[in-house]
Amino acid sequence: MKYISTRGKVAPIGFIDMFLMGLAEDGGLIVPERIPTIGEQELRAWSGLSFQEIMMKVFSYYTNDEIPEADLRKLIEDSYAGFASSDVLPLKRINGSLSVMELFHGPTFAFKDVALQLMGNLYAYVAKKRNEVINILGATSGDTGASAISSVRGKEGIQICILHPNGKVSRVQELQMTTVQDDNVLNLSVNGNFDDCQQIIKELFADLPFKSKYHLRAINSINFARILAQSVYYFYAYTQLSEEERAGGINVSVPTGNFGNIFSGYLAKKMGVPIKQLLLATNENNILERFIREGVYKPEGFRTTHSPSMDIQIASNFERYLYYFCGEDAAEVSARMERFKAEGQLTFTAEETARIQADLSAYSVSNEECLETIRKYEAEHGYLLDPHSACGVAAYDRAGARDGGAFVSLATAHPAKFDEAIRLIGIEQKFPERISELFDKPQRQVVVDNAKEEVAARLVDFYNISDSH
Ligand SMILES: Cc1ncc(COP(=O)(O)O)c(C=O)c1O
Ligand SMILES: N[C@@H](CCOP(=O)(O)O)C(=O)O
Repeated sequence: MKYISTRGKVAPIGFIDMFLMGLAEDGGLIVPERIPTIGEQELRAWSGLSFQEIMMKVFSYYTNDEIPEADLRKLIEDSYAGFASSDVLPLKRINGSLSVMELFHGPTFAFKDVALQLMGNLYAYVAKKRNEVINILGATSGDTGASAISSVRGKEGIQICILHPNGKVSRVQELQMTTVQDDNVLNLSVNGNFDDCQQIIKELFADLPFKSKYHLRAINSINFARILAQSVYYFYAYTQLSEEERAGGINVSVPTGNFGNIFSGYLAKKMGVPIKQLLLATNENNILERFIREGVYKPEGFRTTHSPSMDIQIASNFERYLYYFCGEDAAEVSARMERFKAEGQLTFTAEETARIQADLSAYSVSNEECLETIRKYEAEHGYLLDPHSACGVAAYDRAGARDGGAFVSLATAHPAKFDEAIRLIGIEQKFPERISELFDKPQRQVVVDNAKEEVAARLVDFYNISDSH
């Protein structure tokens, strides 16, 4: 398997080079040269396998034996050994048609741990095997940062710098990132929003001499390895359902912001998971919903919501979807992305919009509906949703297909991470100990302006100081 760019100007590369490149060097996103398909019979045989075994199988289609089987197995086993649930991602039955797949039993209580625990271990592996310098640079609206830091803190040969929007992440998210005292971690708190943070890191990755000099590596979903690891929970969800429930295909509701969570599902479907409805759930930052419903991709005013991790306007993985939508025509993708840059929006014809709607459906959840959904599911089912997972369940309630087949809604975070919202409906929750203990710890972070130059200067200091250790 080789990897190429959605813009067509990166010579095909192997798995580890793809992992290290992160953002494609021509400004596009990396995709596999062809998506392998897994036949129905093989998929059926995966029923009853553990999440780790399914991950092993999916990855074997992509790694080209660049990682020997025994090493890959150990990386995967180590990555999920610390998850609080023995089945890693438990599936909870809520009612006759709805199940919730809990993706938040990793060390930082968010679904990001599913991919990032593995990526942290993979970076440590590559650092050692290939003697590569690993300087991770990432942007977060709260969860990716905490998860990525947790996956590499204190690891030899790796340094990590995370940009988060100052004052726009939850208290627990901020503490998870900034109470880490390891010297290989730098938290920059940017006076701006998540889109600003993401824009800065993308510009730094696009500065190829800077990227190469400082060995910048990506952990965000711009890195195809993230997407691939996330695709595995769609396979797992399918195998966890009974024959009867999954007959004719399953439906999945996916809280998404950067289009990473749902694009992973789109990839899983292309690989062969029988998914009928892939339902995209957003909050009031509803650019993706407008894209699917109206055929207009246009960022509008940024809004602060109860699900701050999805307060995103410019969705990274939109370009990966566009690539497949355009029949893998890199020239067409480049032209459309250039148009987007120049005009600040992309419009699709009615015929194109119908094609988009055949792939994805969408629902955007207002702040009020989000809280109401949390209240309702707690009262009626004794199940406490976090505000992001509540967007997924609200979308199922309002726009989920009811034509048979099981519905799985992805629960992407533990409610304790977003107590600000939970308190608004008068629910007092008990925090897991690993969260309560954060409140007594000292914090370390540097507040910076929303300026690429200032971030670059901080990075140079950080990487140089740590180099001399
Ligand atoms: C808790 C939570 N749910 C859902 C999402 C959406 O994921 P993505 O942006 O990768 O699609 C995020 C991050 O954006 C998140 O942190
Ligand atoms: N919600 C994310 C935003 C970044 O998305 P990513 O999937 O590209 O890492 C976060 O919590 O940081």
